[in-house]
Amino acid sequence: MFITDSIFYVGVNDHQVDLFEGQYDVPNGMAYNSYVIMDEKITVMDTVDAHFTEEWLGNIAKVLDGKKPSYLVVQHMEPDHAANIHNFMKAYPETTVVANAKTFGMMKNFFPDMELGDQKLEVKNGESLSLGTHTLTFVFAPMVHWPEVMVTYESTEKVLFSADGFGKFGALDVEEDWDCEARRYYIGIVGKYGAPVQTLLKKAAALDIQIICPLHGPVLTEDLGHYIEKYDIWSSYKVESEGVVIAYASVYGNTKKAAEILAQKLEEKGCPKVSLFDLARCDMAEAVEDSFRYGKLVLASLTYNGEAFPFMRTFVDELVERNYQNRTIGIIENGSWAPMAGKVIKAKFEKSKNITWLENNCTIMSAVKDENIQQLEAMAEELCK
Ligand SMILES: Cc1cc2nc3c(=O)[nH]c(=O)nc-3n(C[C@H](O)[C@H](O)[C@H](O)COP(=O)(O)O)c2cc1C
Repeated sequence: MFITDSIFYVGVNDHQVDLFEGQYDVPNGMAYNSYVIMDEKITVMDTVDAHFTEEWLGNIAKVLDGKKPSYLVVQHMEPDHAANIHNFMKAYPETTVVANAKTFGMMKNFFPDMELGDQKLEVKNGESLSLGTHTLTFVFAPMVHWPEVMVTYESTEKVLFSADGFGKFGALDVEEDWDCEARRYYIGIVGKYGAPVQTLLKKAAALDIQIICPLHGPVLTEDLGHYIEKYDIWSSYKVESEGVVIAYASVYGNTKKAAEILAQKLEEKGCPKVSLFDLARCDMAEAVEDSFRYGKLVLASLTYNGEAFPFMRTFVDELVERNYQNRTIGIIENGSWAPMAGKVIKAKFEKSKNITWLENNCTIMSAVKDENIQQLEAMAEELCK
């Protein structure tokens, strides 16, 4: 597949993966992207997941058409991209591996039996490498989302090889909206690292970029401002859309009922979006994604052994560890003798920045009663203000 006259796509689609990175549902599969730049010095950009060695090497062989590659650039050592470095070197033993010092350190640990000898080109941040017509400049992007990550700018055709940046869930043979699955990917996998992403965006702003070639998801060729704007919003933890997320955990249905009553009240009051999640049954990554997308969140949980219910605890941990901030949160708690869920949930956000707590909350003693309906009404009023 052509990206330009001299840059080719040689990645693969994965429809077998059950959970990406061990936890993310990927109903439309996953793509592991890799590229070949044809020039005097033919260069392969990254490898693919371990399950696709033959397909990937076959894709490369077709593009090379008997020629030999000079360089393999390794931008990121995570195995979904780097698993085939040794296999590639066995197939093309005269290639030089191009990477930074941290990457070479990790490579030794992943491939203890691989001897590169002098076929190593260690690059520094900002260093350039001429391939003939094309010139690659390596821009380090530490903690987006591993420490060794670098992105690569090709200045002749104005292509940014963006590593995991601008990636998304979903294989490339399935048509789907970019924003949703890119957001779920970003918030889930990179969400914690907003500050390093902001640093990278500032570096990228100085470059004239016409094409973005990420390691997952489609190659981006049009309307690049849209994708960059999304990344700016997500990495600065700004509210992307107006709306309320209600995430609940309920065993016997009473807390669930309160959550549903609140959702109905919000909709009746014209709230632009209400997103309701049963944390025990939903894809939690979607609940996390929406919590970062919208500005307001209601957490509803029964009290369980003096704590919040386990799925609620996990959910709040998922938010806090991704630097959840700049949002309004309300609480619905339930208990049959000493409701505590609200108190323990609040404590978990102690170190979170710029959280506004709703003044109106709802405490249920077992079943939803009139006084609770009034509390929910007051919550809906305040959330719609
Ligand atoms: C295993 C277990 C532990 C519980 N621990 C507490 C508790 O520590 N304090 C309390 O007030 N209620 C506790 N409860 C009671 C529930 O919080 C209460 O029945 C609540 O109304 C259930 O809400 P639900 O209908 O949404 O599941 C516990 C219930 C279960 C099943």
